[in-house]
Amino acid sequence: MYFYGTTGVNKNGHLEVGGVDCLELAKDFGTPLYVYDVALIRERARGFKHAFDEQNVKAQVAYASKAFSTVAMVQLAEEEGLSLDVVSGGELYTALAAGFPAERIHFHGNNKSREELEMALEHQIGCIVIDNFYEIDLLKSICIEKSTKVNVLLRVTPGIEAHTHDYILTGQEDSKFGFDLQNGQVEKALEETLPFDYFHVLGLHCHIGSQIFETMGFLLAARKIVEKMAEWQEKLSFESEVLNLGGGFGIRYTQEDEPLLPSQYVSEIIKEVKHLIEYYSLKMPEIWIEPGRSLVGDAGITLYKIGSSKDVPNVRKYLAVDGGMSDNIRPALYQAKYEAVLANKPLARANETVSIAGKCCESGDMLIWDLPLPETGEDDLLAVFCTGAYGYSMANNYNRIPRPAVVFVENGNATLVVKRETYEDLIKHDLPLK
Ligand SMILES: Cc1ncc(COP(=O)(O)O)c(C=O)c1O
Ligand SMILES: N[C@@H](CCCC[NH3+])C(=O)O
Repeated sequence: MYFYGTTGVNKNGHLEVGGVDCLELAKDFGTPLYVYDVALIRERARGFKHAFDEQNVKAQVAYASKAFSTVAMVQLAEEEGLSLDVVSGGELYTALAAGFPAERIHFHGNNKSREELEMALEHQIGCIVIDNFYEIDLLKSICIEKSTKVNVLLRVTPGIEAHTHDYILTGQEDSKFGFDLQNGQVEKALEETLPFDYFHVLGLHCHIGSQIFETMGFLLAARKIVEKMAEWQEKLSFESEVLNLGGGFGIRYTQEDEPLLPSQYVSEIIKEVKHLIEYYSLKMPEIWIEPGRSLVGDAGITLYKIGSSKDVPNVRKYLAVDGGMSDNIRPALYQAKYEAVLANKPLARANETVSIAGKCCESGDMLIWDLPLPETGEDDLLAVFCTGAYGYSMANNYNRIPRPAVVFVENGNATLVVKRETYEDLIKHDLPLK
């Protein structure tokens, strides 16, 4: 079994993380429970930042908060000197409520509303990543109305297909995101934004997909964009101060996954950009990246209590846990794979392969199809690894199941950072018929 960060087995033979026994966590905070290894998040953040510092490149590492957005997480990102990518009024609100410096917030999204854009302008956030022509017009009208200047990036769709799951491809031509590079949309967008007095066009952005294990996609995207930057410098006198290459750096969910280290992704990207910039005799732009999953994914563990079981003779044995697609929709949505152990006996030898089912009223509510486990009983505690990204953030109340609590662990201390939802919470916005 591969243990991440501070996760290991303590003297009681139990799984521990951040110096805290997982059985204690389950006892104190209940299950299902999202547990985050804070030291590992810090290590990942520093890994990305140091990689830029080492190469003496001006950079911003913006945490893509969609992966896991809560007040405490945003504060941790701030402590680590990250910038922040938000993609909705709700994520922006969370960031501001957490006291995150507005000038380091970047606002994404393919359909930002007038209210969301006004909110961003009112708080003078760092920049808005304009996604489409509709948004150019909308943002112009707001800037005029409020006589406010704003920094913008243009989101470019470079036509790169990263090797990843089909559902999460975003850099290919047929995408709902961004201005297409091939068919002249980016140039048209530059022509519409550069002369507008209230816009400061900082540069260009692209994001080619998620859970990517190779650097080739990033390098190709950089090549395509820098080549155009040279053309636009000549033609439009546009000098891109920022080149944002997005997020998407892969992590290790199972033994089959072989991600690179943050420093490896970053150093290859920098090498390529430096080479291209030199080749086209351009000024080196700041390089921005937006890791989400790779900052928080493997730092998260979900603890579940095992309940019912069902044998389908000669087919499989189902073991059901007290959560499921309501707290982790990724297996149902992307056939995502996870590994898990029994937190109360992580080193016990597996003697059967079981299928971990959730408790939602949906046949597809499965967390792990084939998991080798030792003999299990009712009081066993299942720890599913690598649930830190897009678990809590995509959690839902299907079947009116309350969302789990979230706990941060570090140096032997556990801190509750999101309370468990209650049944009262579930109906708090419901209004009676009369
Ligand atoms: C624009 C943008 N930036 C950053 C991210 C973060 O991606 P990941 O969590 O894979 O690093 C995403 C999500 O895929 C995104 O759409
Ligand atoms: N939510 C997805 C990835 C999409 C990232 C946002 N563009 C996941 O769980 O893998």
